[in-house]
Amino acid sequence: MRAVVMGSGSWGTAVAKVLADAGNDVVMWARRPELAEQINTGHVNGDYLPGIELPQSLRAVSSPKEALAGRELVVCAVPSQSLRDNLSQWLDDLPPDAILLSLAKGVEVSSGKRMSEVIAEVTEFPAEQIAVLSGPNLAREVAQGQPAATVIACADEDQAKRVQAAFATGYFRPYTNTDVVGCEIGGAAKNVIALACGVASGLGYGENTLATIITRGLAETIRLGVALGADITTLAGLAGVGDLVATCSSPLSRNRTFGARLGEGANLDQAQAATNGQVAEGVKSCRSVRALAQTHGVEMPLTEAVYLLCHEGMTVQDMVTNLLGRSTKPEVYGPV
Ligand SMILES: NC(=O)C1=CN([C@@H]2O[C@H](COP(=O)(O)OP(=O)(O)OC[C@H]3O[C@@H](n4cnc5c(N)ncnc54)[C@H](OP(=O)(O)O)[C@@H]3O)[C@@H](O)[C@H]2O)C=CC1
Ligand SMILES: O=C(CO)COP(=O)(O)O
Repeated sequence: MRAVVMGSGSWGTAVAKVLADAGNDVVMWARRPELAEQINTGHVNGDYLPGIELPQSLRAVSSPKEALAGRELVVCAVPSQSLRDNLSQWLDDLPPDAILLSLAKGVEVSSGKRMSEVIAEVTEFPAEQIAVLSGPNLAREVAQGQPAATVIACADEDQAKRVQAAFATGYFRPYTNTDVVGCEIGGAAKNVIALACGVASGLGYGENTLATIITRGLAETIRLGVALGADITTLAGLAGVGDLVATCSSPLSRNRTFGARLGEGANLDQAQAATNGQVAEGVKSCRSVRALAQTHGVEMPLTEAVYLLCHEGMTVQDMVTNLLGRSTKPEVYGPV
């Protein structure tokens, strides 16, 4: 396919590499001309993936118009809170028949919308031209060519298969799914839960605590997903459990790292600095995921705790005390 990756951060760059390795004609859009120049001449993105050699065929441009011209697949690789603004700027240059593929794992704070909903609202593209990619995909590992799998979700299965074919390489295995809601909720919620895991790690807690947060994080993610119409089996898959485990366990995760710094005693500004200018989506999405849960009458205690920590000044010690002080209940309750 003729593909463009709109955004040259860590995941956008890794995805562009996968697409190029899979034999597609790929161009990247970098908003800073100097980064485009570095990718074109040095075949490296030193800002986000230092030490990773990019394919010679991969080129970058800083003009969105030039990047989008004639592209069949438009990969949206910008943070979830800026996607609406970015899309508005690209709107006049989007090829009308292109598939728009979202990589972002978040829920828009201003509207409570998922990324595919934001894309549909801004572009007015039909659902069969909007897809999402989500799974256990830490950018650096994928860029190194380590084996991994992912999910391409689109309401139209044939379109999902087209994108799947474009992504299949010897190290990256895409599966299809028509459950867009499940994939998006899995991706957004796991960032919040990873932040909580980071806090636990920063406080010095071990594997029992981590496993407890992952498992109870999955339970609340399933409650929200099902309330929004997701298929529970999606959340048991790569875009649910898979991504939750990878992100909650890895020191490469920006969300986990952010939480770990808080657990070690850093304030919010210091924790932000530890992500090296990269986005930790859970910090903002804890607010919108919590709001979605409230709207749908779903209990999400871990998400609530992360929200209070990041936005209401709660201390990490009070976070732990409050979570463990909640009333006791059966393991399985709610709509599932
Ligand atoms: N990194 C990972 O391992 C994975 C990330 N994701 C998801 O992919 C999405 C993108 O993440 P990732 O590439 O890692 O993010 P980064 O923070 O690494 O990069 C963000 C990219 O977006 C660009 N950008 C364009 N417009 C804006 C804007 N208005 N505000 C901020 N940045 C802008 C940045 O440009 P500039 O460099 O000029 O700032 C940069 O190229 C996120 O939702 C993330 O959750 C999903 C799977 C894996
Ligand atoms: O989504 C990711 C892995 O699948 C990356 O997680 P972070 O954004 O926390 O680095």
